Amino acid sequence: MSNKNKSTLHEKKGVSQPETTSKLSAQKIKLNRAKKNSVNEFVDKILEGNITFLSRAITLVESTNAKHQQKSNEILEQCLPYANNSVRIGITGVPGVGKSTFIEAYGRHLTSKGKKVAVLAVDPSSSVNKGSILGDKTRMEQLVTDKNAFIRPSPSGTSLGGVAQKTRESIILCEAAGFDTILIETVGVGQSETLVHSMVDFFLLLKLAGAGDELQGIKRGIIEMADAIVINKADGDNEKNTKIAKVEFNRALHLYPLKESKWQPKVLTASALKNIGITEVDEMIQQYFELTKANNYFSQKRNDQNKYWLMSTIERQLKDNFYTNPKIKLALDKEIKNLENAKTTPFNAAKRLLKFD
Ligand SMILES: Nc1nc2c(ncn2[C@@H]2O[C@H](COP(=O)(O)OP(=O)(O)OP(=O)(O)O)[C@@H](O)[C@H]2O)c(=O)[nH]1
Repeated sequence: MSNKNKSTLHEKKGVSQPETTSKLSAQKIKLNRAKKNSVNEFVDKILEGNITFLSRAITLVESTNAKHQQKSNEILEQCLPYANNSVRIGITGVPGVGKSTFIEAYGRHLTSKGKKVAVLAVDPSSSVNKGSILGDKTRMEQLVTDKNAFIRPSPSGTSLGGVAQKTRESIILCEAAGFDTILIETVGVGQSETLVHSMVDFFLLLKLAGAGDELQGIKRGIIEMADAIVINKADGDNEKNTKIAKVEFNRALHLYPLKESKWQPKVLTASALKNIGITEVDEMIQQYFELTKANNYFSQKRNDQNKYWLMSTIERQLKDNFYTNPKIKLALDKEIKNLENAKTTPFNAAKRLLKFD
């Protein structure tokens, strides 16, 4: 924590000569700017739970500017010791399943219990269209005005891996700012679920009841990752179908061996729109945390996730460095020509390129 160096300029306010005054105000502006920009100031404010500074720090995290990245790295390192006191919940499901409506209902349930909830997103399309999920915050009308909630749309990035890294770093900042429950929304349409799964403690899959075809089109991988399936829109005419779907999903989940967490994934039904079943979902999630904290799986999983992110960041960085090196680009073009002319094998070409400096 920084020692806030309160300016003594106020004490000198009585100075009357214009030259000295302008010198002083220039000094004051400089001092203010330095203060505004200082890493310690950021850290102090974040730890106080100041949302403006939290948002600004996340903006630094998301920036591609090298100076901003340097600063955000320093802020992150200082915030890290204060950042482990939360639960991280991933929420996925196909577009239209009701993720935003569910997060609004669940988030409000949590804040009514005195929790502080941060909502982040990982959106595979955000590198293309600057973020869509959570982009429109008005979809969470009530949560967005809740003083115990913080909603941040998906960062945009050059790759999904980059977006995921930024989200992971934002989680740390939110936790340091006192948010004890982090909800991470992602669209259930591709690799993003795997990435979100590797940054959360609990992974929730939202589903809709279909007409007898519950298990069709469901990716085996997602079912395997899910700690719970919540069948949403269990209201009105849909209620009967929901009951059938629940039996089907339960059967499907029981086909998998018991997870390392020793948690048997559950199937619940809810209506996010009508606020039905949300308490039950919360109770189930709390049971999961009780179990996995007692059997140490919770901390073991976080350690494993850290290792995974270390390795995947190294891989990504090595790859980026390699392919953006202009000398390597030239050598690569040459080797491709050699391949086309049958002058070398892919393996020998790769060996030469990897030794290239
Ligand atoms: N009947 C009913 N409708 C719901 C329920 N939950 C959400 N909806 C409606 O379903 C539509 C989609 O809801 P969203 O919350 O925007 O769904 P989403 O999964 O966030 O959608 P994307 O942002 O496109 O991924 C909206 O019209 C909601 O009002 C529910 O429990 N019951």
